[in-house]
Amino acid sequence: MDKLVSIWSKDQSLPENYIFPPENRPGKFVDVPPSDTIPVIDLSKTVDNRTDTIQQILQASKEFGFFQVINHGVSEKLINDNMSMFEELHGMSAEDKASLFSEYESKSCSWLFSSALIYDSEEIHCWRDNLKHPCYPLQESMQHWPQKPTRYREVVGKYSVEVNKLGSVILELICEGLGLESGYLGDYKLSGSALMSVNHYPPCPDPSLTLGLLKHCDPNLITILLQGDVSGLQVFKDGQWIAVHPLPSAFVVNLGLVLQIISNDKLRSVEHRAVTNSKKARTSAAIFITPTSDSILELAC
Ligand SMILES: O=C(O)CCC(=O)C(=O)O
Ligand SMILES: [Fe+2]
Repeated sequence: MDKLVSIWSKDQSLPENYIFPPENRPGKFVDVPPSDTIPVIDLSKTVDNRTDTIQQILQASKEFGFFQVINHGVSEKLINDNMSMFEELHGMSAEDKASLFSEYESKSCSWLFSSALIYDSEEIHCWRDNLKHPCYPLQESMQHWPQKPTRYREVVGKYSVEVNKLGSVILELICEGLGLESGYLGDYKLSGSALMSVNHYPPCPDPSLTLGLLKHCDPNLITILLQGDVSGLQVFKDGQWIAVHPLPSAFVVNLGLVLQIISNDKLRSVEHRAVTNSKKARTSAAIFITPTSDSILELAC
């Protein structure tokens, strides 16, 4: 249980095995002001002007590999209920979290509650706890989800359906923008599975020395992230880190390496990381839309 940061971190100084080497530390860049340069795309305008929405998505995908979507059709209530559920999950008692943790350790389930997949082999750990489980196809996935908090399956089940639908809509728009036949990206193999990843970054005694998540590109097709109202996501653009401004009820969308590869580098998968802060816990939830493991990737355009 000493692997779950939330269990022991309160009122502690930063342990040495959470201090990153100088080249990986955020240092003074932990506090870059939130940027409004990452495009915000209003999906309700797709109805009247599909071509314009497609252009905006493609432009953002080429320039930043990131954009935010608003008026996307997922209700504010469902989003708020889910954020509360994710916070409740990570806020459970040490005892309840210990039972989730050891269920995974016994390898009897298809989900994972931990700080990292490779905790035992990494020298320095990230300042986060994380729950991961498949969330598409729903029926096959849900029966293996944690049973605590009690309404987790019901609430997160509805959310997974809606967000995976939104993912298909965005993939269809990208598909059209790339001149691919309809359904190319949304076909059952390329977007045939999805993984829910719920991050929790407890308040950190020294955010300049550590990270919630190291810089990385997502290896999937596309990611749809709910980042709540606490800033922490940073994107690497033109040699600098820029913070993605939290917008209420928006989703942050970023392109994974699969899209960069099949679009022959027309679209970009861009490095990003999560920084921590000393005052507030931050919770974020990503849905990674992922090809099934037997997909064969090829240049599509
Ligand atoms: O917590 C965040 O904002 C970033 C999450 C992320 O990049 C990921 O889970 O791949
Ligand atoms: Fe990511």
